Amino acid sequence: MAGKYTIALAGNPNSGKTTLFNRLTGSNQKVGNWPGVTIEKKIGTYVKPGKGESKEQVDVVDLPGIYSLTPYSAEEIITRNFIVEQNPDLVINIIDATNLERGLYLTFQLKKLGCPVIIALNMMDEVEQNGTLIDYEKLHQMVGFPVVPISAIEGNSLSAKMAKLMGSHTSEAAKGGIPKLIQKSNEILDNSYKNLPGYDPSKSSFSFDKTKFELSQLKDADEIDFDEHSSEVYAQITDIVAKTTKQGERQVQADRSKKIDKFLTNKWIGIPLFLIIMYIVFQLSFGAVGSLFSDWIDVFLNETLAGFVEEWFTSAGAADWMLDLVINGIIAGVGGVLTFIPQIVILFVFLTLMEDTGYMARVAFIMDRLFRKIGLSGKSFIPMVMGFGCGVPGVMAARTLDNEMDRKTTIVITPFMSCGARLPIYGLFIGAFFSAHAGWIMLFIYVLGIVVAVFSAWLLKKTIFRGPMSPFIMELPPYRMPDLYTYFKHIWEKARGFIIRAGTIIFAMSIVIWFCQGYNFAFQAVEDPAESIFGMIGSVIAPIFGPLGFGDWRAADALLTGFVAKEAVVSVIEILYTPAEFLAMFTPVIALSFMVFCLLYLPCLVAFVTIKRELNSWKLGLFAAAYQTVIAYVVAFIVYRIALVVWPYLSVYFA
Ligand SMILES: Nc1nc2c(ncn2[C@@H]2O[C@H](COP(=O)(O)OP(=O)(O)OP(=O)(O)O)[C@@H](O)[C@H]2O)c(=O)[nH]1
Ligand SMILES: [Mg+2]
Repeated sequence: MAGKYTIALAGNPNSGKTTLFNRLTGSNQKVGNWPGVTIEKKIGTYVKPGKGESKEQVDVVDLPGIYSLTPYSAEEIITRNFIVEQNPDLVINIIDATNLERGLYLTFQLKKLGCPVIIALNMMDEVEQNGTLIDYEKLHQMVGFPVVPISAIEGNSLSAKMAKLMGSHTSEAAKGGIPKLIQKSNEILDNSYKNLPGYDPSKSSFSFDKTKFELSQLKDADEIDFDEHSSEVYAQITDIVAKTTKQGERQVQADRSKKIDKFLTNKWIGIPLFLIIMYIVFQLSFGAVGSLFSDWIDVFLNETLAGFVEEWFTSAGAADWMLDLVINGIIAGVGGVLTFIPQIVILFVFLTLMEDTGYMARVAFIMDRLFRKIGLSGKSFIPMVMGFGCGVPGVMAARTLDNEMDRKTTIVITPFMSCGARLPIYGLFIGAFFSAHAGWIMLFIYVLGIVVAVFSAWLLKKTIFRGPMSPFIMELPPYRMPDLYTYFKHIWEKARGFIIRAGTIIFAMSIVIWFCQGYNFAFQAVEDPAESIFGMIGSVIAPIFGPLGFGDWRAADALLTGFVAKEAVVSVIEILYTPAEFLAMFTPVIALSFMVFCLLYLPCLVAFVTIKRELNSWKLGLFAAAYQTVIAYVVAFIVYRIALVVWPYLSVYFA
């Protein structure tokens, strides 16, 4: 590690560790309003403000949430091992102050372990709204660790407050200057308490030396029975909470959440409301608004930029093939993908909002009723929701499931959730065939993904991943306004990631695609693209897709290339088809069948590697890929056949 000291953030799930981590280190790790968002340790660098010598680098480590040091699931073990094996110089124990009682159990275990701890009492803004008073001084004395009230979403003042504390503790501790450390902590804590409601100046000066706070050596974790005497610890905690907090009259977040949940998680209207919300979101992102911006980008790339390049190349006397490569290869391939930035950004503006407010956790809760019927826990829905962004973190999020069979099942079904990289494919076909009804088609695609996932879960749990059912223990967080800083940063990162992919992997692939459709295996330019490398390969595979309506060599190549990156499907289509050929090949019905196949067939290379790794078996990894592809084929076939019959009636409406 690069920094001088290492500080670990540890605490219960959903207590705000990652929010604090992002603020301190300027990182952009995923934050969400449900337990179990972080599943891997993340290291960031925090530079303690100051001049010259006093400017120090500190490594801050964000860890998955835990309730105790006797962990169950894979990601909890990461946290435990980091704390007991890596001996961080300081552990910042983040506690959700609205739920002090639950948070303190871990604190007592950290104390048992003997590591240096500062308690960051987070969510103080909510505590204040409720009118709850906490006696920090007493809490500090009863627990034995310094207590710093914070709001991780607070911004700059927060960073300064934490900086002082972290800085003083780590550097002083390293110098062995315990007395100085104590004095300094006192000053800082006094100052930070002064501004809080309920602060009593007559009691202001407390000192660390009275408590037993000291930076003792870590004990050997293997020799500690952490849960020994746990009922006494619980009694002690209850006592501490009773003596240090005075519950406010109001329960703002809880009451508000209860009111909202009367509707949103209602047994009858919960699912219909979810569908309506999704429809509106899709209509907004893929309907008129998104396509307006898309058209601008399209005109800019394919007319302004392409025109400029053509003029420039011609006047510079560039070879024909170069002009062709740039315009029909790179601009068509990369541009075809970039055009859909607006749709993707708008969609993620809403999806992230749904995650951050706590609504997605509710959807998991609603889904639990359904999932339980098929023997899977609603907890599986959280990785699936993450799969809407990208299958890779989605598949990894399955680690939060401690039931092995549930975890494996979830890994195999998560790629059925439509990921961000597939969006350009839908954008392309919706733009061409369904522009007035984007919302319906997108809803159909997404819901179909969920339905296939649920069906697959049922099938897998009945057959190869048979196992006992585990209860759903996810706690519903209160509804929260998203932290705007993290929110916008997240959206920006999504857009940036998409542009970077277009500029790197899709750029490279566009050149390869252009080559494969213009040259044969002897590397000679061909007149007829059907004789090109792609023509040869594509026409061998194409007949397989005949029954699905798109038995065309170009479509086959698009699907093949999509294994490297899903956006490349769009690049291939843009490069290989002229607009006239495209319209001659695809009809709305075939387009639908093609979209369904793209939704379900084997995910991209990175996702495949992740699935294989998480399943820890080549056999299961390959099984998953084969299963996904077979399912894609069967479902696309069914959709195609039904659509052929139904479309004549629907087309009146969709025209
Ligand atoms: N009101 C309020 N909300 C906060 C505060 N800190 C964090 N949050 C919100 O609490 C939720 C959880 O935050 P995270 O940072 O993801 O929590 P975490 O501890 O990393 O959670 P896991 O990774 O699941 O263990 C998010 O919706 C945050 O916006 C705070 O001080 N006040
Ligand atoms: Mg986190």
